[in-house]
Amino acid sequence: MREAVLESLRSVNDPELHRDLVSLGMIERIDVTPHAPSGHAVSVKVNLTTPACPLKATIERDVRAAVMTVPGVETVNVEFGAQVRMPTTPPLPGVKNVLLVGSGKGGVGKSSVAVNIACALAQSGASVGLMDADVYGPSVAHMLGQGQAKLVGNAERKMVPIEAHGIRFISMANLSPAGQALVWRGPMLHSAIQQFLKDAAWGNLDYLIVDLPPGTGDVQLSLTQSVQVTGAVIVTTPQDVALIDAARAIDMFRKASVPILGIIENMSYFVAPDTGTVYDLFGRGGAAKLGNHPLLGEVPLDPSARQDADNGVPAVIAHPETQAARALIQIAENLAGRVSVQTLSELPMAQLV
Ligand SMILES: Nc1ncnc2c1ncn2[C@@H]1O[C@H](COP(=O)(O)OP(=O)(O)OP(=O)(O)O)[C@@H](O)[C@H]1O
Repeated sequence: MREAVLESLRSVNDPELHRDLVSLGMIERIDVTPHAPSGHAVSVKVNLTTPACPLKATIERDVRAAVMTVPGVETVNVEFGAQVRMPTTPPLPGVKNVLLVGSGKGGVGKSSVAVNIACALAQSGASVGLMDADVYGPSVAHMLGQGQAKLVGNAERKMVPIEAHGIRFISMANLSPAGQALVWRGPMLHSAIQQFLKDAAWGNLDYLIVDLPPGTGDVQLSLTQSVQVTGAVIVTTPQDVALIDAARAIDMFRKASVPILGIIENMSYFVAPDTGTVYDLFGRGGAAKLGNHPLLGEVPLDPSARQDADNGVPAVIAHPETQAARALIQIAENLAGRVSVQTLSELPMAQLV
């Protein structure tokens, strides 16, 4: 019976990875117990490639349907676990995936998106780090309510990331006195980035999210040259002036051989709270003009999301029911799905099972 169930699961494909769950090594356990009067109760544990899997419900439905086709099966119970896969060589010891969040222009909401995605992934059960590489305008610490915290070293003289809202983060804001400008040249920036990446006690992470400065400068170059990143996401607003710069950022990543995992359109639209009327303030849907890259989602302009950021509690935690927060949670799931696709497409078959 167990073999027949396993065989039936070979017909169930992961909808994003387009491969069957068995050959992807996603079936962790099959239990078969007698079920009165004459059949069997089957319990299947599926190990997803990310706890933030956006297609869990589809997989559950398909597994249930496939196992029910096996003669003698009366009930099916589907359990889920998750283990984020690692590329052939981890980018940093203990870190499975480094994800860059970039933008062409400043002020498009890149840091807010990075912070909210990080917290949403952590809430799904993943271990998440956030590195604020936006050295000229570090806002991550403030958005996480840790603007006054100070980074300290451990016994091995490594920086200890600060914990907040379920994630670990490091920001220049927690090193330099508030309000002071950083006047650094390329080589100094490079060494700061190296320290944040390699001289920090990140521990074990499924995802290390890096909030880049806007544009296409030294920090981006330094990062793509010093660590094997899984991919980058680009945050843009819908208007042409932002899209032109976003296209430049995409081109930079292409030249550095960094895969684009998707585009996030922020401030896509505004829903009037009194009437519910939707206003496309900056012309919605511009991100689709950026070529053949997946659109991970559209986040509305929402004053409460701005307020949450200023209060130091990201919208996905403070007000998860708002449209903006729901969009950000969905984006985090879509991104986690893209990361799985990217990682698994590079792994040799033998490492999957
Ligand atoms: N969807 C949104 N709705 C309302 N306010 C938003 C939204 N996204 C971002 N903001 C607000 O816009 C401001 C700029 O956002 P943020 O700092 O994230 O942008 P950025 O692109 O990282 O900027 P910079 O490039 O200067 O670092 C912040 O006050 C933030 O709270």
